[in-house]
Amino acid sequence: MESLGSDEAGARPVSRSVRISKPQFRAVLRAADAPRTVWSAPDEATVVGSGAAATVTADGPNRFERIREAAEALFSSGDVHAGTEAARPRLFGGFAFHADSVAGPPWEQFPGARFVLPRVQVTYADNGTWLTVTAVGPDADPRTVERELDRHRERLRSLPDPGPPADPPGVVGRRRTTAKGDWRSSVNAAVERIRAGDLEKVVLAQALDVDLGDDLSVPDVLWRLGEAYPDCYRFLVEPVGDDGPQASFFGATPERLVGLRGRTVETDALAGTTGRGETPAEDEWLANELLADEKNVHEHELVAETIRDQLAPFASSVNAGARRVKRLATVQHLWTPITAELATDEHVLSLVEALHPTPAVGGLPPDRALSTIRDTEPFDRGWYAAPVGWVDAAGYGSFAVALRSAVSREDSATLFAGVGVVEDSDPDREWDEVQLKYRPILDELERS
Ligand SMILES: C=C(O[C@@H]1C=C(C(=O)O)C=C[C@H]1O)C(=O)O
Repeated sequence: MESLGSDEAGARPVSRSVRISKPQFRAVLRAADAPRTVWSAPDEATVVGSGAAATVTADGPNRFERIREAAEALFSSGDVHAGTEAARPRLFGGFAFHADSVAGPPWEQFPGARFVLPRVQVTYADNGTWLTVTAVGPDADPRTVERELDRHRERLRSLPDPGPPADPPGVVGRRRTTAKGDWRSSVNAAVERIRAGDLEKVVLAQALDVDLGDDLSVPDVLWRLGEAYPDCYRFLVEPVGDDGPQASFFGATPERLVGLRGRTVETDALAGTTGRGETPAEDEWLANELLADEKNVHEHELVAETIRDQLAPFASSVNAGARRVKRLATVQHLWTPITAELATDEHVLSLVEALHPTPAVGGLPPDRALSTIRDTEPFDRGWYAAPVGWVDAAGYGSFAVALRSAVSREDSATLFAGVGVVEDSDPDREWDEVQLKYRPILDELERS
């Protein structure tokens, strides 16, 4: 099925911004209206969005193109005074992993693609903090927007102090989607197909449902993730649905899918994983072992080569940096930063479509890997491992791969994590790696 839903596409955004004194991130997010948006990336301004001036949605295999068309229509004309580039109106959102996502639990509120132009946006940039108000449709006139800007500026000045962040809610129940025996059989079956030459690599994931002792404070979790994972991409997506409590999809992912500005493209090959050591010396030893490990290097190179090939049709040059290790609080990954110069102007969503899913989260060959994932995983990935990010009026944008993530509702959450399976994969080691990749989110939920 394919559909395009847009309440205001084609209507003209009116947007005004003003520099404000810096309010606390947690206080702003707590006071935000649904749908709330967070985007925070290394070397980018952090954005907290409140409400929606416009929403665009799409389903099906053409969801990337549909969103691109809707974004172009929305941004085709406008009355925008941003004051600074970081405060300009942008659409924030993401996509489902599979073209035919079924949106079963816990993904009922998540269509194939959904982007929001926040009504009120607080932007923490290098040159200060900015408040932006944007309207689209009947109330999109400059006087109304300016009055609203004044009102919100006052409101932000007198936000209540959020106090110390809440303790994690505690995990009182957990259910795995995949029992260990089933996991072993699935990984062994994938390894056999790889040995038979039917597949090169497939990324298999698990989901973990947890019951929480208390309602989850999403603002506190996102703030803490920022402290623990400063080099990661933090995101929060909250579609407004009619069916039951508000769902929140959030995470802190180390993996950039694509950044586009002008004709310069930046992306990452990130695949191949080991743990953290107890001491700096042990960390170094683990990192060196990872860099020398044939299985992990093979798994990684499949990703780096594919990304280079996927970018080649668009690019006048593609450059891969040296393979290195990205060290995070809970794991270490093999990492190759890749840059490209485009031969012609492109919209970031064309690159998102070309790159998703990279073999870091899908596999090779892509079609066979995707059908293996569909046939093997007893749950829908929903938006897990799919692109999340933003796009602006120029068609520039920044997208990450939604890993180290969970979808929560009040006092429950579902976590997702996966691993690349190649010829030498051992099911028990891959199982352990999945558990390690739950840690960033689980650490925010469990009481120590
Ligand atoms: C699939 C995940 O991570 C991906 C798989 C990796 C691997 O197999 O080594 C490493 C980083 C990510 O590209 C996840 O975190 O869920």
